[in-house]
Amino acid sequence: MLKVPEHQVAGHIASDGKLGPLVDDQGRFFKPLQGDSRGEHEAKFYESFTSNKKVPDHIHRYFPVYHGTQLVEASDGSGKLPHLVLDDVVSGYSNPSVMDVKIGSRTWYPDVSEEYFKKCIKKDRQTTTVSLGFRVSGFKIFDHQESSFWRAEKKLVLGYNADGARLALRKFVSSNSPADSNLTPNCAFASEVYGGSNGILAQLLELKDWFEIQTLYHFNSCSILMIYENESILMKEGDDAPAARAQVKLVDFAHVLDGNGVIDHNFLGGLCSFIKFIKDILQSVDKRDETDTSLLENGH
Ligand SMILES: O=P(O)(O)O[C@@H]1[C@@H](OP(=O)(O)O)[C@H](OP(=O)(O)O)[C@H](O)[C@H](OP(=O)(O)O)[C@H]1OP(=O)(O)O
Ligand SMILES: Nc1ncnc2c1ncn2[C@@H]1O[C@H](COP(=O)(O)OP(=O)(O)O)[C@@H](O)[C@H]1O
Repeated sequence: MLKVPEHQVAGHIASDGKLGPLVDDQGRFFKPLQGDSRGEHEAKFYESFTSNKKVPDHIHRYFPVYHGTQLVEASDGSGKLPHLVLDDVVSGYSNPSVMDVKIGSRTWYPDVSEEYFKKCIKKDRQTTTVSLGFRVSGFKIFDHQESSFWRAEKKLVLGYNADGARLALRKFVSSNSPADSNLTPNCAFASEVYGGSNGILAQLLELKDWFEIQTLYHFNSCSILMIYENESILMKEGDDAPAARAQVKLVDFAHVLDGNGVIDHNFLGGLCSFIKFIKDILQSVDKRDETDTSLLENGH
């Protein structure tokens, strides 16, 4: 039995009889092929990418595994429709915190219709896409104090300026109540989630190394999903305990173009800018920890 994904944070959502993705209980994510030939385009990308020997294995792991397309009962009640069958990248988590960040300083690309171009550029200017080279599209955090999920309101997220985006990235890794907008995010999970040899920053840097040389694809309007589990950090005891399991995945390939031997500078630039924001948060946390230690050592 397919159901509406509990942890989807952006994009077209299958609620109120609308067309959107579905999940099964075996860890599969079914994304309906979108109209305007976008769906076919995304399926073609997955087929090309999956079999592309020029893409190194350590890069493949940043993409959901693709299992072809399948006709399944669509969420809008319109009968059986073709869906992309992907690994559900959050299925291994019990209470994942998830953020979708759309990368690039533009979401339009050559040869789109005038109408689509206008729609994209309007949204790119209204959000941080143009100014920062990325925009937060949506996120949810598991609030362990309330034992429930807190979801950022879409309208507010799309209205973030640079400070709003920075605050959201801090909030995403904080343990104090996300619902209270008066609280300064404490970044309690920053070192475990963003930092460390397997953390988000290390994964983003690995992706950046590839984007600095890859000329196979141009990832227009594509998102980085960040996923982690905060409960496991809080319960951690000893080295064998489960860690945050922070993961970066790329999603949404409906607008990917052939790279034609040219660097994807739109994605690469946005990725570098995003990395800088994550680095700054880590630095501010390190500085705070150093100050706390020296205060303790000086008997305060
Ligand atoms: O439909 P909208 O206006 O909500 O726009 C969708 C975007 O929602 P947003 O409001 O930016 O969060 C949506 O963005 P997110 O996935 O939510 O970041 C997509 O850009 C979607 O286009 P596509 O599925 O990638 O082709 C966008 O859909 P299209 O309008 O391009 O079909
Ligand atoms: N393979 C996946 N596994 C789990 N969740 C996913 C997967 N792909 C997408 N999602 C969720 O769905 C959202 C929208 O995905 P996306 O491919 O961008 O759809 P759209 O084309 O409608 O914008 C993402 O923000 C994420 O929360």
